[in-house]
Amino acid sequence: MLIDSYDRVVDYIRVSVTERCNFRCQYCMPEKPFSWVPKENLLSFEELFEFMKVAIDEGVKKIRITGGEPLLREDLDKFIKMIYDYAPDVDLAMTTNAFLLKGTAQKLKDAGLKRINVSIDTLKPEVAQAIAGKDVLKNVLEGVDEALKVGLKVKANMVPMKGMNADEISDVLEYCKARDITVRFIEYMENAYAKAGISKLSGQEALDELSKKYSFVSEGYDGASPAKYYKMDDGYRFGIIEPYGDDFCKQCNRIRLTAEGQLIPCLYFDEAMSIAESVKRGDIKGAAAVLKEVVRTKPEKNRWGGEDDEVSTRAFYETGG
Ligand SMILES: Nc1nc2c(ncn2[C@@H]2O[C@H](COP(=O)(O)OP(=O)(O)OP(=O)(O)O)[C@@H](O)[C@H]2O)c(=O)[nH]1
Ligand SMILES: C[S@@+](CC[C@H](N)C(=O)[O-])C[C@H]1O[C@@H](n2cnc3c(N)ncnc32)[C@H](O)[C@@H]1O
Ligand code: SF4
Ligand code: SF4
Repeated sequence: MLIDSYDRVVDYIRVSVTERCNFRCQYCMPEKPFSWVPKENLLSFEELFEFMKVAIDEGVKKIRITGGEPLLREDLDKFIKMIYDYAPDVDLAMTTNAFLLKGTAQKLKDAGLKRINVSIDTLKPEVAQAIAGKDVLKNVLEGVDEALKVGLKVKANMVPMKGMNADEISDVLEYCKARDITVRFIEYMENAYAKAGISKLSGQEALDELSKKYSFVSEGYDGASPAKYYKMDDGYRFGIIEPYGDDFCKQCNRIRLTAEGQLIPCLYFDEAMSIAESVKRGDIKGAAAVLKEVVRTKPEKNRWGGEDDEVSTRAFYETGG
């Protein structure tokens, strides 16, 4: 079992399989980065899988594939199948923009993927175009339909921005409720890569807005998730994620792996250790040692929103969110 120095059990790993993306979301990657990580620096799926085995053997029970846009990486279904065949009980999930999901959902489900979290920021084509930099809505919604059809469990993530899509939170909630999709409203996090001048709708503002229309009660955090959940009168649950907060850090269970093999102990901290050399050498013991060291150095909590009001210096598309 992986236990950090604050007695938290680390059993969740988020794996970014690429930093590339087919969207240019204003809050994440409004411009194409000056350079991508060269393809030869990416860990192959075989190398990543060697590390997944190490992590699973050490007690990891939840693996989330993310990016960039994970569906851009060829043969993703084969990677998922490798993990599934090794450990079918692992909670195997993916976070995606859904643009390519219509043609891939069945293959991913057959390979062993259990659930997906999809970014649904708007239901208006022109707003989707403004946020993502291209006309994406039709594909996204068809992707969601297909995922539901093939039996994947779906959650939705929305980042509400004032003057952009914030007026749509109840429409997105209704869309999700009608499909039994749990929606989480994520407070926009300032970061060095996002477009300047974005005005976030805070978690509290989202709750105030929703309370004009619905009545709901707080259910608090669900396990180790940073989402606080709320239950409406008809039983439907939605979530609010305030990533700047830190009261969820005391139950933090996660670490992150970038596509190049940097193992990151906390979303906030710049420190990371590479597993690339070990896995490329087939040095399983070495990879396990890096994993344990990263867990050991996991910080107690982030320091955003503190006195210094620090801003994230890591790109979301690099860490996978
Ligand atoms: N501060 C902080 N925010 C996080 C962390 N993990 C996820 N988030 C926020 O939650 C957003 C959505 O995360 P998802 O990729 O959907 O994953 P998840 O919330 O773990 O998903 P579930 O397993 O379905 O609960 C991220 O983009 C972040 O904004 C974390 O460890 N710390
Ligand atoms: C980096 S994306 C990667 C996966 C996939 N491309 C997607 O968009 O779902 C993962 C999550 O990060 C969130 N995200 C990206 N930039 C953010 C920001 N500045 N503030 C809050 N959430 C952000 C997205 O909304 C998404 O839910
Ligand atoms: S949030 Fe996801 S879809 Fe949007 S630019 Fe970032 S990685 Fe791409
Ligand atoms: S900010 Fe760091 S410590 Fe807090 S929940 Fe996220 S990864 Fe865990």
